[in-house]
Amino acid sequence: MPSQLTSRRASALTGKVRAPGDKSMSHRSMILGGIASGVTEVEGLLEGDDVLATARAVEAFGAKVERTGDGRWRIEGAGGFKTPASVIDCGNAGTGVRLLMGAAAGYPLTATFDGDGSLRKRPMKRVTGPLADMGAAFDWQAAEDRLPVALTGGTLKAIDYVQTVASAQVKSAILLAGLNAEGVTSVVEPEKSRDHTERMLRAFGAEVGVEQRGEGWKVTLKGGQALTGTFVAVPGDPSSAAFPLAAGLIVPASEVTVEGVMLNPLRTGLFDTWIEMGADLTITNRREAGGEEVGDITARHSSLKGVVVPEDRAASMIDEYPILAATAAFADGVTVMRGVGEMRVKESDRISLMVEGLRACGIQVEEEPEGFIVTGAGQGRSVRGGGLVHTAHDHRIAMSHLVLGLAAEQPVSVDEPGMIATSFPGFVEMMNGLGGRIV
Ligand SMILES: O=C(O)C1=C[C@@H](OP(=O)(O)O)[C@@H](O)[C@H](O)C1
Ligand SMILES: C=C(OP(=O)(O)O)C(=O)O
Repeated sequence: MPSQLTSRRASALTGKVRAPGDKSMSHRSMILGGIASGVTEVEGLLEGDDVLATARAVEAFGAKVERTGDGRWRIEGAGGFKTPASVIDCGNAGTGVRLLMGAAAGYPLTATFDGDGSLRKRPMKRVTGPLADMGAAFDWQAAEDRLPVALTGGTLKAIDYVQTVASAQVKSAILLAGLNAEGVTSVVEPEKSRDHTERMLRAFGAEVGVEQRGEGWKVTLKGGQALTGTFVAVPGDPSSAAFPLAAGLIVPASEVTVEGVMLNPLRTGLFDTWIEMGADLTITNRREAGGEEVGDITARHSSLKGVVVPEDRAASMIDEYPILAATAAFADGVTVMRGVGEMRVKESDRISLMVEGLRACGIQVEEEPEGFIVTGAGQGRSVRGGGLVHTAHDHRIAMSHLVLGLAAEQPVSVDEPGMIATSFPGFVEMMNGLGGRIV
């Protein structure tokens, strides 16, 4: 990968592509396969750097992990995790490290978790706090709340945990620890976050309860349940599909179809928002695959209008606000994105980097503590582009601006494009195969 990538105005993007495997489900298939007894076969695994780091971690914890074909992996679970021989390096992956800490906490082991420069800046107490309440011990190696951290796991007791912000990573870490805790573990969320852990735990033979609790939701899991290896078919990642679909919406005369996209309603907030903006987005061939609804999504060039995104939709599209903001730059009127303070603790401070990057491309953006507002250029008016965008090692900041550049007047460049491989290794080839101009 070169040290910069530049995208140039394209005439039209057309064609059919297949979304890469879902990142959330890929991490979970490795982790559950690793702690289960017996063999887990995975098909459609995302072979991105984040998931490969999780695969190496699961191996270090004692499972046998083998790549048997394109996206096909075989995991021979050890029926639990053992003390690894070296530091568990989770690379850039928040999902990887937080779920692995939860999974490891209930076994008698010690392990040190670390990650790259971006992951070392992200808060970990949101997970280590409840895990410590369950009985695990954490020793911060450099600074409190930050990696690297040493975990000592062992006998845990169940907790009832109430989240103030809906986070699937926190919920998942607590549930995975709850597998080896005495009693019934519960997690209450103010809004439902993605439920892949709950669904996959059931596929591995565990019982998980879900009930509405006032405004929110309560997930319960009884400790002492064993997992049995199974077959996991990973559907296409809606968060990745968003990029070619966005290009289809903003590049004149385009028609792009992404096949096999997971349509779990806890992941499709972006598509609902685009439809409210007037996007010509159609879903066909709805079917079931791997325990999830999937479909083929077609995006045609559209006249978009600005909208106010409902704040309670945030959990279902938290990783999609950067690409939503890029498409909002072409809409008529303002798009208001609020209640998204969590964006500031992802691979980068995504609010501040999107504001900086869009401004560098001539777009009017207002920053708020927990949100941002994009004023679109409007129909018949062009977006200038022309910026060199600083991505701070963030794949979604890079991809969002490269898509924007395909429809802007002047080329848009991004630094550190190598990070795109964390979630979407074939991004540049896919976009150029559709008619994009990214080099
Ligand atoms: O559980 C998961 O797979 C994920 C949950 C989300 O994070 P939070 O739980 O921190 O919201 C999301 O941003 C991340 O990309 C993947
Ligand atoms: C936030 C993301 O991932 P993670 O938290 O796993 O690093 C993402 O992929 O946008």
